Amino acid sequence: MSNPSLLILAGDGIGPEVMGQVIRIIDWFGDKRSITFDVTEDLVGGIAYDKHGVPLHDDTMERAQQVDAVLLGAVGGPKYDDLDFSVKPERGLLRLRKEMDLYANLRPAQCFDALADFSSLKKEVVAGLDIMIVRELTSGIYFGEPRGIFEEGNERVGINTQRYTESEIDRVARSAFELARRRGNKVCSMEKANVMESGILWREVVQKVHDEDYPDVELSHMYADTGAMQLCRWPKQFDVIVTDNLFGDLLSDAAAMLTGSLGMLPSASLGAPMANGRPKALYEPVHGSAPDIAGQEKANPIACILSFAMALRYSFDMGDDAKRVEDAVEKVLSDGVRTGDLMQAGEGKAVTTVQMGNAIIDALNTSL
Ligand SMILES: NC(=O)c1ccc[n+]([C@@H]2O[C@H](COP(=O)([O-])OP(=O)(O)OC[C@H]3O[C@@H](n4cnc5c(N)ncnc54)[C@H](O)[C@@H]3O)[C@@H](O)[C@H]2O)c1
Ligand SMILES: CC(C)[C@H](C(=O)O)[C@@H](O)C(=O)O
Ligand SMILES: [Mg+2]
Repeated sequence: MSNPSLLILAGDGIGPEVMGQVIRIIDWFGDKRSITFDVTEDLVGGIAYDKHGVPLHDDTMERAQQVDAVLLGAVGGPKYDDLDFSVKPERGLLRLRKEMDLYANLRPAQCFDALADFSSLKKEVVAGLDIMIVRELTSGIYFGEPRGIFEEGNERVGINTQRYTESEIDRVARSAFELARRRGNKVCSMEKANVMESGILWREVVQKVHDEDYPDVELSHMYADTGAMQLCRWPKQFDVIVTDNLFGDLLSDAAAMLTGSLGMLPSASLGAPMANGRPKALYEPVHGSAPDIAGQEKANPIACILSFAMALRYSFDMGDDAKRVEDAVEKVLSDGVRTGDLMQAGEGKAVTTVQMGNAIIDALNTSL
């Protein structure tokens, strides 16, 4: 059988810095575990625009469709803020998600014990937290038509459309219920059925999927604004949260802070199974290109490294090796190794991105 294939799109800002540490871990698997990945690298985002005039070249899109999994760093940055909307770096990422039809975006928020003191919430609120946000990723207001900025009378109007079909809601709900069965067996679905028709349909379809095929899973519904409040008040009440594209974007950034830093949160974006049985898949940290710290060796590579661990688990059925990487991260955090985002001002000395990578590789070595 051929080696598993990976397409690496490191992107912009801190993307290449954090992805550099993932590449070292991929090499570690080849050297120490004789698990070799066929890796190709390509461009996405602003760096692709600089070279090709578009944030994702068609050839790159085609490669992404062919590999077993795509690993992405981050896209965007102030240099590209004034570009035409159609070629902004973020459009490259959105094209990948849409054309690969990666409808289920898994965003786990787990609070490592060693960081429970560091969260902006009280320790007892976050210690032991382990929730999974399933964000619908290929529809909703991000892609709905009509959209645009139009003339209307003597002024302009900006329009985006929230749109969900029953089948789009059905498939992401199934992903959430399947995940819940392998975790705490609870799903909370979040929408705004009190003000949006798309929310009413969302609630109905999730309930129907539940009643017909997942009656054993505990299901609750919550308005998304209440959900945001409850995530801050008592996040441990949740197991799996399933929600739409925009609410999922907001709620997952909020959940990130429960874990201490946006630099900690990985994600997997999964679609339908390919001919080889593996799902279409893209793995990326939840954070962006962090222009404020890019190029300074300060970025925390853990979100990107944990995204690779998700690839091992969800694309390559290597749950034990995924756990090996997660345990290595846990160990370095308990040893007190911290990038700047995991420290209060004036609290000891932060390690660099590469030093954090070194510590994780040392921990991997001791796991053998
Ligand atoms: N998936 C993606 O590629 C993605 C996601 C979000 C934002 N973006 C883009 O990134 C650019 C910057 O956006 P933003 O500033 O709103 O969000 P951001 O996530 O880039 O940064 C928010 C804050 O978190 C910090 N941070 C983020 N990741 C970190 C890490 N790994 N280690 C340490 N600190 C980290 C940053 O320094 C910054 O202070 C924008 O162009 C935005 O569109 C891209
Ligand atoms: C960069 C942007 C397109 C993206 C989104 O809004 O989905 C980001 O915020 C994310 O959370 O992945
Ligand atoms: Mg976001």
